[in-house]
Amino acid sequence: MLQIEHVSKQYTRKRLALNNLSLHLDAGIWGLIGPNGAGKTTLLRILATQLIPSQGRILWREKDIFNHPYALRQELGYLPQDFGGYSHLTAYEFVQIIGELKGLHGQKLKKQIEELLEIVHLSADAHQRLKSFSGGMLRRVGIAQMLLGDPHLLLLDEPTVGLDPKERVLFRELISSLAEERIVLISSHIISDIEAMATNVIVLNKGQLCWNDTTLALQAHASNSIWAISIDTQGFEKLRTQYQISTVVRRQQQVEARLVASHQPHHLAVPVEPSLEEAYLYLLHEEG
Ligand SMILES: Nc1ncnc2c1ncn2[C@@H]1O[C@H](COP(=O)(O)OP(=O)(O)OP(=O)(O)O)[C@@H](O)[C@H]1O
Repeated sequence: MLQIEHVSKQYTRKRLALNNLSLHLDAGIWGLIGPNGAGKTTLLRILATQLIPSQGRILWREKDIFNHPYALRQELGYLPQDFGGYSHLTAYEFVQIIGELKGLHGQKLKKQIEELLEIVHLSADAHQRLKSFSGGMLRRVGIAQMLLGDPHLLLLDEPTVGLDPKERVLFRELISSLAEERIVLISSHIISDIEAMATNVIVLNKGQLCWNDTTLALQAHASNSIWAISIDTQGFEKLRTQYQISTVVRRQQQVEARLVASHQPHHLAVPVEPSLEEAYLYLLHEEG
């Protein structure tokens, strides 16, 4: 459905924000992860037709998205990192404006707004101004506007920032229920959210693609590279200067830790199944 072919983006002369990126995305939930500055937001903004790449082309249903932006925009739901500037509007008015921009109107639009505000648990606050909303409530308004018009391409930039644990669980359930026949591309630093929702994962580093496969394949790639150890404080301090630590629990004089290493780091260390976060740390470790 979505083909990204040799896409590069250069903002300044210094370096490429995206470097010759090629990807083919079909229906499903895709996690987009990578360190700060890897190019995730740049990629999402290009896919949302907000930014033009310096090189390469992108096809949506085999049509170039920059020659035919409306073909894509009609099927697009985009949740940017923030949508400031609308704080004087109520939640209902904000979603209504976005609906009108998407070409919806009348009873059809009214019904959709009511249904979507209900789905994101904001019906009771529909006529409150956005400036009185918490970070989590604003995120939920963003989700409601994203879903207007039943889009087939959903782009979400850091969607769970500001959500409390209960809202995060609701959000994961909502996104998982949307997956069929849609491409859902979620950029996040919260790898446990990606692990809970996505079946595929794209890893960017310094503008380059360094992984594009299932989450399970990434975890399998890191098997035999994640180790658990229970060791005294002194031994742990020595290990920590040599290896990337993924988790640490201190219990009086003893430390329980998990770490990334391509060989057994200590005779007390035992191999364990990697979490997605640990598999990602291992991939970055391989990338140097
Ligand atoms: N408008 C801009 N002008 C110049 N450079 C930019 C601009 N936007 C982004 N960049 C640079 O492009 C690179 C990629 O930035 P981008 O925001 O896409 O990364 P990211 O992976 O989303 O980062 P983060 O995880 O911190 O949000 C970075 O080096 C950034 O400094």
